[in-house]
Amino acid sequence: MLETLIKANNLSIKYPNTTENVIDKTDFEICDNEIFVLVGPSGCGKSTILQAVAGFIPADGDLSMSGQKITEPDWNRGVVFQNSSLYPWFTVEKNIGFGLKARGFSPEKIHQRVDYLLDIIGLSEQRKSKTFELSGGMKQRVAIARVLANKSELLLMDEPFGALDAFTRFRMQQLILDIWQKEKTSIFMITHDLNEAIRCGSRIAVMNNHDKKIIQTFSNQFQGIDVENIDDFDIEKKIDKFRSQILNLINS
Ligand SMILES: Nc1ncnc2c1ncn2[C@@H]1O[C@H](COP(=O)(O)OP(=O)(O)OP(=O)(O)O)[C@@H](O)[C@H]1O
Repeated sequence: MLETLIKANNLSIKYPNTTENVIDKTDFEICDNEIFVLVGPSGCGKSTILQAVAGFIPADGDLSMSGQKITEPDWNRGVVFQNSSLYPWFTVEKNIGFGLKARGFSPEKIHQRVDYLLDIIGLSEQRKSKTFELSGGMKQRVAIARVLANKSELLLMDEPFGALDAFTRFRMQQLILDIWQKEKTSIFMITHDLNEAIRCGSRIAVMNNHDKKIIQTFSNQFQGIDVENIDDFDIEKKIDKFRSQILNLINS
């Protein structure tokens, strides 16, 4: 049984300029060392939940990480957005090591960690490039490494591959699965793409357009499978069924 890392109980969220709750009394848990994927229609409140977990916006109800109430952003929860802004005038390696430098780590420690991460994201050769010289997929890899550099316990990713082409997106999904296994990190990821959810998620949580909460969470037996290229007819049928089940809930 995995341990609970994030626990949300009766969580409600309102923005200063909204009269009604955007999220209304939702409950969920994110376990240690899982990839928890949240799917749902546009505008249902996925990013709002992620931002509350990050500590960017306040929420009513209970929201805690390892038993400690979340009240503000923390190094322990690293965030990657769809278009994460890097420091364009810094090199790749400086971008990755920036947070560690700010936290006062020694140059040797920073070098060691940056080397390791450059290798994981496959950008060792580009370490001296400025980030404006990189492709979109490379930039997202740097953004992920920059967050990983901090050894955050939880990686929060809001549509991290939404702006990438299908091929790059596919490779990035594999990268996330590899990182997840190597770094033993926990991940909370939002995606619009059900195939991505099924490929990456340990569990998949679903929202619809009107309940303002997570309505169901599924364990996912297909994690790691390239769901778009299956040569086993039985598995393909099972995945189709699973996908339809999720889609019906999203549209419910
Ligand atoms: N800063 C804000 N102030 C007021 N309302 C907001 C703010 N951010 C989001 N909202 C509203 O909250 C609701 C949920 O938005 P949110 O961005 O969380 O949805 P989402 O499911 O992540 O959407 P998408 O998939 O399109 O990114 C929407 O009605 C949105 O208009």
